Amino acid sequence: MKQVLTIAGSDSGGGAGIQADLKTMTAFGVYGASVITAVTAQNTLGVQGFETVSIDLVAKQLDSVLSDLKFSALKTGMLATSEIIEVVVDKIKEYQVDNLVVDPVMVASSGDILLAEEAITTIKEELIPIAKVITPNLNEAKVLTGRGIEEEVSLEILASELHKLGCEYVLVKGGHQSGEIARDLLYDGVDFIEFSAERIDTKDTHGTGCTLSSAIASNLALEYEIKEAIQRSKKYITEAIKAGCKVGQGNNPVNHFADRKNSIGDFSSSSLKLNST
Ligand SMILES: Nc1ncnc2c1ncn2[C@@H]1O[C@H](COP(=O)(O)OP(=O)(O)OP(=O)(O)O)[C@@H](O)[C@H]1O
Ligand SMILES: Cc1ncc(CO)c(N)n1
Repeated sequence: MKQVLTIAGSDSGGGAGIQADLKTMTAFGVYGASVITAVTAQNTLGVQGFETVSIDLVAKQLDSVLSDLKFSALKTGMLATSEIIEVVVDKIKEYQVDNLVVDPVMVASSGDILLAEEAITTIKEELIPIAKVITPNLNEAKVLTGRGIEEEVSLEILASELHKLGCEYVLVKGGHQSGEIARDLLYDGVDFIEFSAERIDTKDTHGTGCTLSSAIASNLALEYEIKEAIQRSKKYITEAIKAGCKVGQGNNPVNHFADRKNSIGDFSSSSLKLNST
């Protein structure tokens, strides 16, 4: 079984972060392991608080999994501080893991800040250059290119400027744009490739970014080339948003059972032989 690692924060509400990542990996049939960088107290209404995990314990988690399991891909999500980014970069280099998907998480969908401001430079200078693909949303792409959030700029310009930071591919997500189409743009340094799907009219998009980046990492691990990996992930996220998961009172998460017949799978008695005593 292919193995994929997520290095990210925990979302107690289960909709984003590590929890979304592991659910997505399971849905794609890969084995998911996790290194937790921060623990958030979070639900569908927002982030009520968070604490980062000590650098020592982040390093220990990385050594534990990287020295034992064999990862075909990994993704990073919430990294919170420069110090955490630095230890993550060191360990990825030390253990030479390929297929790094960087989701440069800065702010939760609720608007709560998840990354220290000074860490933006560390992401740009140390993490992005070792990434196969980075997956910023519109605002993250603007921040990473030194722009203000209000500035009008095309996905094309953002993608080409970000590519200069040294990653192999840039996928700028247009989820937060308006219009009938949810359009994401991939740039490889030469060509732009569009991934478009119908925009679903919903506020329940908690965890969309985490889910998309984990789906891409899973599909890279399954040896799909980048365009196919993104195409499959875009289909997954679109269906997962459409199906939704009405679990809380705020912005609800996506549904990882979207393409299953029912939400508990086939555990009917006819498919199981039970020994009664
Ligand atoms: N309402 C929507 N309908 C269809 N697709 C959407 C919608 N909102 C987001 N997407 C898609 O979901 C994926 C994630 O994009 P988005 O821009 O929401 O990421 P994000 O802001 O990083 O997510 P998060 O809110 O988890 O931080 C993209 O493929 C985007 O096009
Ligand atoms: C832990 C965590 N990571 C990422 C996001 C971005 O959606 C979030 N809300 N929470």
